[in-house]
Amino acid sequence: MDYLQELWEVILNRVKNPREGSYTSKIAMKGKGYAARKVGEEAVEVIVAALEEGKDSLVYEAADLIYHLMVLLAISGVSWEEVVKELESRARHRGGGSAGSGG
Ligand SMILES: N=c1c2ncn([C@@H]3O[C@H](COP(=O)(O)OP(=O)(O)OP(=O)(O)O)[C@@H](O)[C@H]3O)c2ncn1[C@@H]1O[C@H](COP(=O)(O)O)[C@@H](O)[C@H]1O
Repeated sequence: MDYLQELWEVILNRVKNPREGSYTSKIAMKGKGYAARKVGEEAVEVIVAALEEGKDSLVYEAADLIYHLMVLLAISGVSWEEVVKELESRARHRGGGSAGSGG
């Protein structure tokens, strides 16, 4: 299992079975509006890191964004698998393989 799938399962579990001391459970208890705002904040931090800070900062902020996006998906009843399937279906419709030209 890849790490993103593993992380998704932990996040889903923390949302469904709130646990004391869990940051994920804390966000879930604050609700979807709060989780959505966190995604917005983290997205802005990714933009600032990409445009004004170094690579290390971009890696750090990108990880925060992916985590918070997963939390919002879990709270919204959308699964990580559905998002991955959507991406895979786009690749199929474009006739591309899993390795693009990049860019
Ligand atoms: N990957 C993450 C992860 N990435 C980022 N964060 C948290 O996201 C927050 C982002 O920082 P901010 O400064 O924006 O937020 P903050 O000021 O701490 O919090 P707010 O009061 O603004 O909500 C930090 O508190 C980080 O600890 C994460 N918290 C948890 N995980 C993983 O999620 C899983 C479940 O963790 P728990 O829910 O804590 O059990 C575990 O595998 C963790 O490693």
